[in-house]
Amino acid sequence: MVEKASESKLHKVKVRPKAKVKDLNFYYNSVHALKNINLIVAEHKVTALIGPSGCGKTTFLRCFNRMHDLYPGNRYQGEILLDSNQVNILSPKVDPIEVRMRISMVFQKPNPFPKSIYENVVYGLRVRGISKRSILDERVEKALRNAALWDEVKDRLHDLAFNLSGGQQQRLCIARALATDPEIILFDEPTSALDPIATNSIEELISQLKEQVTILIVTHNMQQAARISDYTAFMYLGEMVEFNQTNVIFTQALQKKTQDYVSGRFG
Ligand SMILES: Nc1ncnc2c1ncn2[C@@H]1O[C@H](COP(=O)(O)OP(=O)(O)OP(=O)(O)O)[C@@H](O)[C@H]1O
Repeated sequence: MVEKASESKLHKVKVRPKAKVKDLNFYYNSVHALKNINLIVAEHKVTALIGPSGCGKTTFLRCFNRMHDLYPGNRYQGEILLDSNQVNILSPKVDPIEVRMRISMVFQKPNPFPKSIYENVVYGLRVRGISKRSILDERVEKALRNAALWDEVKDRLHDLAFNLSGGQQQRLCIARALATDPEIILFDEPTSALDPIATNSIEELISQLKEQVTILIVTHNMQQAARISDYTAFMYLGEMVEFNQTNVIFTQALQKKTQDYVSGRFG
């Protein structure tokens, strides 16, 4: 099914939806950080979230895996509907642990657990109660292959993850995120702590991964957004100002604010 984004301020963009964000508001106690956000996240595409510091990109990303539940006083209003079953993942009736199995996150700095490479990858599977060695072995190989790390680590799976380079650690975190077969992976500035070579390999990986999973990425790097994303959403002061195909946002954005931001006039 192909639908149109409904918000009048946004371009009418036809996308195949993986998730629909409807009238989303988010509060850190009295701080109203997200204001009436509407967005359709396109299936098997990369959607970049861009905007100046403090506009709400990370706050928005973290709604998708209920990270805000970890702190008291945070409050969601509105819905994020997953297309697979039309469940509102923000509903208090939905278990956040289950949401995090379906929607994984990769953070700014690689954050492997103080465990072996193998145990990092199987972590989410063990939480799910999977303990059969043959299944775990198979999933480890598959996730590491998909994260383009298998060849580099296949002979040292039981080494401590901290012994890997920064770029390898980030690919390990991607393998860990992939191991539970998520529907969506959230990337929060995944290359900001990496050198250009490691950045390049993560970007290539993200472009390949969209064949199996839907991707939402926060980036400060305009060129990165232009290189790897299919769609771009521009946020400003907690609002979703404009959403469209990435090439449209970068060359013929409708809103003046978007034009000014992508051309580096502020931010
Ligand atoms: N824990 C918190 N408590 C109160 N306000 C917060 C909290 N975290 C973020 N905010 C506020 O919410 C707004 C959005 O912050 P957020 O971190 O989502 O922005 P961002 O666009 O990701 O910024 P950056 O690009 O600098 O990472 C900001 O005004 C910020 O000060």
